[in-house]
Amino acid sequence: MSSSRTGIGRYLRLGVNIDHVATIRNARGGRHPDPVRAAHLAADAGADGITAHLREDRRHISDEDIARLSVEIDRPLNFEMAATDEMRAIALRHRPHACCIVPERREERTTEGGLDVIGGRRTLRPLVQALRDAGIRVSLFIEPDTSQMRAAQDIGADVVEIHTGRYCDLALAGDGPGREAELARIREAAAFAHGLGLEVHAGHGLTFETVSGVAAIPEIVELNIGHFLIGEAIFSGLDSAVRRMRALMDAARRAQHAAGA
Ligand SMILES: CC(=O)[C@@H](O)[C@H](O)COP(=O)(O)O
Ligand SMILES: NCC(=O)COP(=O)(O)O
Repeated sequence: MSSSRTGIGRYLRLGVNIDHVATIRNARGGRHPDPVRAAHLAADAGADGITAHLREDRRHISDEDIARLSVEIDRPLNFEMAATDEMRAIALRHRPHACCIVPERREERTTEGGLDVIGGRRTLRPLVQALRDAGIRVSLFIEPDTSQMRAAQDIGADVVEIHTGRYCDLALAGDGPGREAELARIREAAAFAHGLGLEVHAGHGLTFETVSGVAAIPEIVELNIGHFLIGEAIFSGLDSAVRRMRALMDAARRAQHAAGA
């Protein structure tokens, strides 16, 4: 990924998370639909990167998926993982472009909150260092919380990915004031993280309806979006869903740039 795409500016990268292609595949235990084929389609439709979350319980993405994605796609792979020795070994074996460290609870349906960097500092610091020493960019998936941002910088992370789940849930619930308050929190956290020298990403739960508010935040340089896109793909195809999301992101960024000009 060129460095010109890491600073504040017009371009906002789209990482497509293909976890839930594997969810459908695993429903029958076969090899169709193939997440790697989805990654190629997403890249052809405008995805700048591919995100895949190898969960400890392997409920969707498998070890074989990660191995294939590591060699078969021509886009940066963002490997989402829990902070465990097993995942550290897998990351060091495949050396993806980036690792995004996310919290995991076996019984959760999806990621429920951000990583507690402050509480997990002792475990996270050596993991971050080991991944960075292997040439892997390290991202921490955290709430829009300035104290967590500061802790992320302190332990040497390159990137923070702001959890947009609460914002999306509030939007889904029709809580306009709550949604706007959370978006303001995300906006402030992004500016704060950028001020610390961290690269700022965002993701979780984003849809066609909620993406523009986050895409308009100039300090955010990458959005990771998956579940909604795979759902939309059932109705309109993955190519169309990715192209529409890309267009909404670009329109929001153009409007923000024009307003800030
Ligand atoms: C960290 C995050 O928000 C997602 O990328 C994560 O992959 C969600 O977990 P599932 O994909 O299992 O829903
Ligand atoms: N880190 C967020 C991600 O990769 C995709 O999250 P979602 O769009 O599947 O909720």
